[in-house]
Amino acid sequence: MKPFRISVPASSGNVGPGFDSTGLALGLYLHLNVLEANSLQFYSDGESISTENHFIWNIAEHIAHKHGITLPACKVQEANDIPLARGLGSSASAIVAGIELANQLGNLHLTPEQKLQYGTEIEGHPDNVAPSIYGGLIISTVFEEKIEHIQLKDIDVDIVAYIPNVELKTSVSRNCLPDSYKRDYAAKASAISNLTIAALYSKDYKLAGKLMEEDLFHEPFRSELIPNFSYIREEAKKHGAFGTILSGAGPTMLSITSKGKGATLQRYMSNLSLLADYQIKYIPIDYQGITIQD
Ligand SMILES: Nc1ncnc2c1ncn2[C@@H]1O[C@H](COP(=O)(O)OP(=O)(O)OP(=O)(O)O)[C@@H](O)[C@H]1O
Ligand SMILES: N[C@@H](CCO)C(=O)O
Repeated sequence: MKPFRISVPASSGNVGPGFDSTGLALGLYLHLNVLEANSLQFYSDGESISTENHFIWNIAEHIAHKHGITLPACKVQEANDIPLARGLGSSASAIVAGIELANQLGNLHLTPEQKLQYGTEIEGHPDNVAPSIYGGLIISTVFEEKIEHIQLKDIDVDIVAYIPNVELKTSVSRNCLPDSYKRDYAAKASAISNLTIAALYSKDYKLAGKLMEEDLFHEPFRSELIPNFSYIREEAKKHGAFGTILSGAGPTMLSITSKGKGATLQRYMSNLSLLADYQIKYIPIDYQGITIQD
């Protein structure tokens, strides 16, 4: 077996009002270096870890099982820049990495569409899995057997992420959401979402940023779980952000600002004493999605 490396980008789900259907790939990566070995070995950031009930290995085995094969022994070295349970799609990146691991080890020749199908079945919604596979901004939804998706490239904004020092499990953050919405409310929420995507497509980032902050599907119900929610939004706006949203299920928040202005916004926000224990990062958008290198 020739050694290979799988790299999967992080992602920000929802992008404001695109609840469960819109996601943006971000340039933070989960890498798996895979080498030949006589026994199965898994290392995470240099430390040997058990493969029993290991999230990524379990997914690889699940996919292998679906295709009626057994994966060969190998040594997997994981290096992960994506913080877990912070709203940056760590679980989707790990799922996509597991699917690709099975694909490579088992010579399954999966198409991107099959990977999206499998990833969405496991994650439950496609908004993080799709950008981790394809890169860019992806709008997608599930129709019974099939997932339809459109990729927007060339999003001409800079992204700044505010990552607090606390975890928030997606399952907990989803539990705060209503089970249903009244017709007028849902119509307004979807109008905001539609117009946001149209504004992004038209590169009207001022309008897109304004609308992103008007989400009605999830942010109003989650904001109280998020430390400094209004403060971050207001400070970022004062310093040039078009808009600031919850990334995925939170607790990370994310601003979009003019191309070339991200580093300045990042520096300004990093100097705020209330955000002293945050990681505040200027993160490029990823346009490649999953990559495999020899
Ligand atoms: N590289 C990884 N290795 C093992 N488990 C992982 C890895 N990445 C994520 N996980 C699992 O996924 C959980 C985080 O998933 P969760 O859906 O709660 O948050 P998230 O995917 O980071 O955020 P969001 O879905 O809001 O974007 C972790 O607590 C861990 O159980
Ligand atoms: N659409 C998902 C993203 C996080 O997985 C949510 O908001 O719960």
